[in-house]
Amino acid sequence: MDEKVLHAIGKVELHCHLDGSLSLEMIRQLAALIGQPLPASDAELRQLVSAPPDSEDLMDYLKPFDFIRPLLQTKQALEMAAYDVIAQAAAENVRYIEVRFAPDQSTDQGLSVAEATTAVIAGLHRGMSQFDIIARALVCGMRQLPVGTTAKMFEQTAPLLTRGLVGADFAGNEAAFPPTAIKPAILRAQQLGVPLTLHAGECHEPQNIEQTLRLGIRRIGHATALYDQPALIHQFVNAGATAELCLTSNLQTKAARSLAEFPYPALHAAGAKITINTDNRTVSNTTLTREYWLFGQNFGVTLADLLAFNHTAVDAAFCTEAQKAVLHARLEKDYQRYL
Ligand SMILES: O=c1[nH]cnc2c1ncn2[C@@H]1O[C@H](CO)[C@@H](O)[C@H]1O
Ligand SMILES: [Zn+2]
Repeated sequence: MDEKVLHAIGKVELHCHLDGSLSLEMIRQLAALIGQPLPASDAELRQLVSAPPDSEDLMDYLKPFDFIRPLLQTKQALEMAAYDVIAQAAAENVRYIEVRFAPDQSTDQGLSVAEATTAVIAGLHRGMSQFDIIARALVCGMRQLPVGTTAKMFEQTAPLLTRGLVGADFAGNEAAFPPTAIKPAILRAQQLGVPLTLHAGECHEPQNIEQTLRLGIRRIGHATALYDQPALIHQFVNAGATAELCLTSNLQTKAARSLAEFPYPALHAAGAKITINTDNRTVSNTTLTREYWLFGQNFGVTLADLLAFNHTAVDAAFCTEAQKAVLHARLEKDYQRYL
């Protein structure tokens, strides 16, 4: 597939972390606001904020997030960061994006989780006012936090559900905190009517995917551990679940130790609902265009496949039905001249 075409076609992205997707320029601006010195060269800065090349697992991969965290502690910083991610997505013709972030990681200097979320939404709105894109927010509970803290975060952010927030996720240390460990917080979110997606199957634990399905969750981030689990794939397909695949990230976290451990071919063959995502543009040093290209190179994915995945992403999105109808029509138009 032609890279120029991959850049030009409309895209829908469901799995993108705010803090893992800041441009280097934005990182410099945010660091300047708090007087944090940074390496002068972009190459060195990129190293600081990218997945370590020798990452052995998810927790290694997550190390650069510790560097970003102090930069995202004010309303102004969160607003600027959200705008920055929207600008990047719009520049590669993403038409709809759900940007996720963990409000509890932006309370170190006294912001409330509601203030943090409101600031992110404000940045998304500024982006939408300037670019041809629809952006919505997802709040992430961090698995390693006490479930009571996360439940409270959901209670305090749920009122924003009609104002730009559309759902929630759980991120962080999956190996130590499987779905059963965070179940009370998941149930609280469900009681509050918060649509959920969940990171699962990123640490070679297919049972986490099964547990996620059993909890009634129908969007799964990564779902990598399905690659050699035909029975569970069958269950996944029967449940009508959607996989938020993140190829580059999986190779870095060793969720897939090689392409052979990436679940796309098995999921595709089984007729599973598939979407393609970046996970973290900066930490994974990628773009959605590049992820599409990698699927073409490695798995023979075609433009017609990409159109289908984007329709799937719209179907699984947490926006309104009216917005979905507009997005479906927009995608058809976008792809028409290339197919
Ligand atoms: O692939 C991932 N798996 C699990 N957690 C992640 C991944 N990427 C980012 N985060 C975590 O989500 C938080 C909120 O955005 C980030 O701070 C990071 O710790
Ligand atoms: Zn993720």
